[in-house]
Amino acid sequence: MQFKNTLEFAKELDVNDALKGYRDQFYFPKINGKDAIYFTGNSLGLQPKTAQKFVDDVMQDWAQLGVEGHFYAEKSWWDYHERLAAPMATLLGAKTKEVCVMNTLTVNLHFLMASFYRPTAKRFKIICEEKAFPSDQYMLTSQVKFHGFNPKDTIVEVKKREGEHFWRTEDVVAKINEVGDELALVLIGGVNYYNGQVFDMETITKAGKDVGAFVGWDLAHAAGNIELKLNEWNADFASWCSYKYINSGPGNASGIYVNEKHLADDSIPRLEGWWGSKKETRFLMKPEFESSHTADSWQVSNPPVLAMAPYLASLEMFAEVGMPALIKKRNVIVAYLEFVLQEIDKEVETANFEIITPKERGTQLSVLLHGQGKELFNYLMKNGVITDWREPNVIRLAPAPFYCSFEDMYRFGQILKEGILQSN
Ligand SMILES: Cc1ncc(COP(=O)(O)O)c(C=O)c1O
Ligand SMILES: Nc1c(O)cccc1C(=O)C[C@H](N)C(=O)O
Repeated sequence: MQFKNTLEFAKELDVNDALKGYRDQFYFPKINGKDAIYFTGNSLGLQPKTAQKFVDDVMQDWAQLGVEGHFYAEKSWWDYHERLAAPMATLLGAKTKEVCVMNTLTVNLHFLMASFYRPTAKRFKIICEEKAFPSDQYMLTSQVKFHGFNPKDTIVEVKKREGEHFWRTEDVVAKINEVGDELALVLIGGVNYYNGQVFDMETITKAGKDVGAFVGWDLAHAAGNIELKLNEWNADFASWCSYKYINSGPGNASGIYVNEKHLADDSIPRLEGWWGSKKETRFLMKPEFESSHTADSWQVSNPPVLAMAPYLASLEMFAEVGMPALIKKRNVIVAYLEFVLQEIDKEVETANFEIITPKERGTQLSVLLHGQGKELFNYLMKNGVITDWREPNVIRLAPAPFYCSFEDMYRFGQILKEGILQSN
């Protein structure tokens, strides 16, 4: 499609947008009295208008039923989380039994490491990407120390090449083969938080499995953003964030995926709690843990139902729309945003930025600012654009296809142009 950087053209794209009706189903923050141009769905997705009712229903059940709500609420609480497993499994390309919605991302990764990072004197190394999100680095380092190993000799980071802003799949695979039979685990962010790169999860998973390692994925920036086929790719485990592209609310529950081949394996160690024990016998209060042989066995505590309510509201929207439609719009809106940025780069002599996101991308474009820095970011924020700044000099732009419009992209371009002109 031949794009044009005009308001009329952007409006025409909006008129023809199959998802245009969804924008109105979200609350937008206001800046200067107007709906913000919201680029931070990769950090905290907007609130679906249906979320409030789901929360209110739980509050009302609690008021009217007290403890009886566990079993007699219309959406009973004791198995509330199960309602989220099937729609999440669809987003992950997993089977429902492989998915359990629980805890938060870093907490889940620690629980999953208890099962899938079992270092021996011979096989103890972990491969991850350099400059992974800090929480992942802290999690890995603390796990390695917990097992009595030295992080320096244990954590092997795959580097980007000199002068490049992205990782090459062949370099990840080469590193996996180089570490070979010393490799215990590969754990990488499926979509990198900084440059927005989508890793080739299928190829990397295969390479890791071929040398006998476990392979897990941090899907914080992938879930609800890109197509995932965890079961087909044979990934061992994964966890994600629901508060980004899945719009579940600040700090809300994450979840785990564990490949079906591990579910019936009672030799895999796990950090257990009563909610992981089989639901059929859980309330018999027996001293022995009984696995359900599903991902639910990794649950520890009873679910935070109030938090899961808006998550369920959002998943119902995902089930209605489906990832293929979201991906179709995402591809066009991100391409249009890229075009708008390129036009400004051509038009404005003093523009000095570079898109560092490679062509393997989802919703996010990361823009490296060579000249103007934080003052340009501040200008955008003051003038109605909510974006984020990642040190040392990157602005991340993630136009979530559920609620961002093509007009937003055009208007953003005009504000950016003005910001660049004013800063010179
Ligand atoms: C890649 C990545 N890993 C981990 C986290 C931490 O998530 P949480 O605070 O939910 O544990 C985030 C986001 O904050 C992230 O983007
Ligand atoms: N969860 C966040 C928060 O509570 C405050 C600020 C940022 C966040 C984020 O999620 C950051 C996000 N993971 C990132 O990619 O930078």
